[in-house]
Amino acid sequence: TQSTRPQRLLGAVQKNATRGDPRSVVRAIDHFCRHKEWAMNVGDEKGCILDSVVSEVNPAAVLELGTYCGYSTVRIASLLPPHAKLITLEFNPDFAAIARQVIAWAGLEEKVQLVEGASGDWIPKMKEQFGVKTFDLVFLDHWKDRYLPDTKLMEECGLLRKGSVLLADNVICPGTPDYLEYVRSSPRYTSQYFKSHLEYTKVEDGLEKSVFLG
Ligand SMILES: Cn1cnc(CNC(=O)c2cc(-c3ccc(F)cc3)cc(O)c2O)c1
Ligand SMILES: [Mg+2]
Repeated sequence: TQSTRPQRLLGAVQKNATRGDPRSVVRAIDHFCRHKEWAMNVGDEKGCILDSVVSEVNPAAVLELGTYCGYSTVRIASLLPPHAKLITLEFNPDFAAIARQVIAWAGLEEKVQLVEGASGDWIPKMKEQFGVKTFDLVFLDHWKDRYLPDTKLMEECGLLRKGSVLLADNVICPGTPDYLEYVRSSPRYTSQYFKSHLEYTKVEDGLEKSVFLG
């Protein structure tokens, strides 16, 4: 039977990356997506911006919305201080199954909790289920029409504190116009746009970094 793109991406990791070496996993995925098959990972160009924001925030608690194959999960988790935790939500069980294996290949299982299901269902349960107080960093990379409702939900559930950083992928392509309008016009956020390109292409895209002001 035919393999799926995520399965072929995992195969490229297992063939070309070194177990326990997150940077070699990132490199293997980027090579596969640039030279074999495009896939919707944040990619190497926007990934460097992601890395710099993670390093600057030095978060103890991270939430990622949209795991896909675990590329950004591995990028973020490889930069976390000891005892820091990353919770990543993925709706699609097939993507989640691949992501678990990519995260394991990188040797980052201890730092990552992958949760399968809808963000709208899980966000209200974060505190009771995972003992989370607030998130220091949230990486939004799931369905683009969920960025705004899920941000409002995180506010309502008290998951953001003064200084929490939201970093959103794809604010230009595919685009998240309602989310951008909200974080750029709301007095409760200070927002900054990092111009870049859609992963592995010359098409414009970018990341929006928004600091919650409480
Ligand atoms: C099915 N599904 C499960 N998770 C998701 C959420 N992610 C996206 O939709 C997504 C899409 C694109 C993209 C796709 C086609 C195109 F022509 C241009 C851009 C890029 C990204 O970086 C993304 O994160 C979708
Ligand atoms: Mg994306």
